[in-house]
Parts: sequence; C-alpha cells; structure tokens
Amino acid sequence: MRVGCPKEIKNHEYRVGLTPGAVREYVAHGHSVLIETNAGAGIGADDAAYVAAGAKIAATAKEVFDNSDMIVKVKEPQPSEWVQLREGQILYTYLHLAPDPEQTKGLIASGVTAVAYETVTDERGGLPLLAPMSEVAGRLSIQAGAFSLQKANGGRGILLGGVPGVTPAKVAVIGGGVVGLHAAKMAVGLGADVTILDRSIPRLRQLDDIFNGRVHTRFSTIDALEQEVFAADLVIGAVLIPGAAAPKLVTKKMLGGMKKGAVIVDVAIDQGGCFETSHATTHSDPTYEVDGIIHYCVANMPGAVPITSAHALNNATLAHGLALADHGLEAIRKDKHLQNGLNVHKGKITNKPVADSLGYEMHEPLSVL
Ligand SMILES: NC(=O)C1=CN([C@@H]2O[C@H](COP(=O)(O)OP(=O)(O)OC[C@H]3O[C@@H](n4cnc5c(N)ncnc54)[C@H](O)[C@@H]3O)[C@@H](O)[C@H]2O)C=CC1
Ligand SMILES: CC(=O)C(=O)O
Ligand SMILES: [Mg+2]
Repeated sequence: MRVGCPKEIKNHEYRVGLTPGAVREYVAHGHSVLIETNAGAGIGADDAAYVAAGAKIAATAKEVFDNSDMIVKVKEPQPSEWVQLREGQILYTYLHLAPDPEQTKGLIASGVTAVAYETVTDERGGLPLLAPMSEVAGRLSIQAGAFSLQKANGGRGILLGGVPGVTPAKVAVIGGGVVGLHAAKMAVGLGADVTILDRSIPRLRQLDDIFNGRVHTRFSTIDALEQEVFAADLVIGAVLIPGAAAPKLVTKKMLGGMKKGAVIVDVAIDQGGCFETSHATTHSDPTYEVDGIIHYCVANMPGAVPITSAHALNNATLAHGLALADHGLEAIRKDKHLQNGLNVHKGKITNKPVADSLGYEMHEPLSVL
C-alpha cells in the first residue's frame, strides 16, 4: 500500500503521524511511504532521517494526499485537509467528531474511510490509541495548572505543594481514568492535596490502592462535585464517555461558588469539554477568564511536548496501522476493535456515540464495509 504522512498544520502541533522508526516498520512490510518535507522537524527528525528509514519525501501536502492509499496523521483533518481526502482512501488519525459537526460533514462529503484513534478499543475495555496521549495530557495538565495559578498569569497565586508551615493547594480531578490518574500522580508528586472524583466505584477502589491513602477518592454526585470544585484551587476536567460529547458537569452558575483566581484545566475539551464555560483554545493563547476563574482548554495538549508524544503515539498506533496497510478494509472486517475505531465510511457514520451526538443515522461497520 502507498502510505502517506503530511505535516501537521493545527496551531502549535509539532507531533508527526509517523516517526522514522515507524516508517521503517511499514517499509519492512513492503509498503511505500511518502512523507511531506519537514513533517518530523518538531521531533528533531529531518528529511534525511526519513529517507534513511526508507521513505520518499514529498514537497507538498497535496502530493501526499494525491499519492497515498492511507493517510496517517495525528490531529483531526483541518478544512484544507478534508477537501483533499477521497473515497477509497483510509484516514488513520484522531478525529473527535462528536463536538465537531463541520469536520463530520467534510469527512462524509469526501467519501473517505476514517478510523479514529480515540475510539479503537482493546480486549480489556480500554482505548489503547488514546491512552498514551491521555498519559501525556494528564501529566501536562498539572504543569499548565500550576503555571496558570501564578498571580502574574491571572491565578490565585498559590503554590501547589505549599511550603513547610503553609498548607498545599487543593486539586480536584474529575474523572479518574488515564488522564485523571496521571494528573493525580503529578499533583501528588508536587505535594498538593488531591481528590479524584469518578462514577465508577471499581475504578475508585483501584485508585485508592494505587495511591495508598495519598489521594482522597469520591463518588461523583452533584453534591460531591460541587463541594470539591468550590474547595479547589485547581480543577482538572478528565471525564470521558467514549466517542460521545463530554457531559457538562460544572455549570456556569457553579463558577460563582469557586475561589476567585482558581484554575480549571479542561482536558476533556477535545470531546467538547466538561465545564459549561469551556471553549477550545490553542497553545498560542491557551487561557481565558470567566467570572474570575481561569480556563485552560487546549485541545491538543500533547502537541506541546512532541518528542515524548509522537514516540508514545507511534508505539500505540503501529500495530493497527500495519494491519490496515497490509490488509486494507479486510483488517477492519476481521477486527472488532478496528470496527469500533471506524467512524465514517463512504459518507456513512459508523460509530454510535458519534451518530447519536450529531443526529446521524448509525450504520453498523460490517453492513457498509
Ligand atoms: N486536550 C487534550 O489534548 C487531550 C484530551 N484527552 C481527553 O481527555 C479525556 C479523558 O480521557 P481518558 O482519561 O483517556 O479517558 P478514560 O476513559 O480513561 O477516563 C474517563 C473517566 O471518566 C469517568 N467518568 C465518566 N463520566 C463521569 C462523570 N459523570 N463523573 C465522573 N467521572 C466520570 C469514567 O468512569 C472514567 O474513569 C477524553 O476526552 C480524552 O479525549 C486526552 C488526551 C489529550
Ligand atoms: C487525544 C488528542 O486530542 C491529542 O492527543 O491531541
Ligand atoms: Mg481536537
């Protein structure tokens, strides 16, 4: 198969869909790989490194889109990209369609077969292609929150860990999945007073075991949420209902009960966000204020640390990527986890949470493939 990888064009997105190491694997499987010039610059991989791995270099994104049977990317296609996709081509990348009706229309119109990293599943009920970026974003969320809490950055002016004789800041993490776990690890490491809220009691048990008393866990009711959010200096939004738009758990009214200068980092923003007042921001202008509360809502947080993120992402995407390149649509037909990843095929929506969120008819993957 002809596999292509354009340079990412989203704001401050420095990751790349294929690292040179991944290219070498595709080439070893007999595929040809076309990389847009400078696609790996953000991770320190120049064109020569890709040529050494067996790729050919394309001068433009158009050349990549025109000459590839499968496009491997990181972020959801931007408008200038989705018009270059076509029927018969496979798109393998993050999509986050539920909160993005425009992109969904673009992908439907293109006829492309789009596999979304974030809805591919595994045998243990996890989301293996989302998990590495959730690890990164969870860890980054505390760095972003700590920075935003500094007075000069609009925050309350409190140090997460305090100092001897002064109590630490309170951090509330809403959603104790992968993002929540990694956010809590960093916050605990910095010495903060951390509470994790989740709706899953088995998950709260697991977290209690992992942290061995170093975090508080709370079942997430409206009451519990309100109490923790009102008490917090930093709130991390980390809930997920796979494929679906995030539930708005913290309302605008609740901001009134929070401490002035408190910070929220809504990591779930790529699924629309779990704060009513969240809207997506970019790395160039990551925060804004509503009712005295600083909001950080960057939808591609891992793009800020592309060396870590691109390698972690490629580790996770390689096996299914090779299966798609080796077997084309047959790879999806014979793997229920790739069927869960299929969001759009030949103009039809094939993922139920996406269809339900946006009001489209749902088509079972096997009925359209
Ligand atoms: N902004 C960014 O750059 C990035 C955003 N993300 C996003 O972060 C979000 C979280 O991802 P993961 O941690 O991997 O998901 P996950 O599935 O591992 O964890 C989500 C957790 O939320 C919990 N939950 C669901 N509904 C809840 C509710 N009403 N109250 C409390 N907890 C609830 C679930 O029980 C689960 O434990 C996703 O939207 C993901 O796409 C991930 C990576 C990067
Ligand atoms: C998951 C996601 O949105 C990201 O890594 O940018
Ligand atoms: Mg996004």
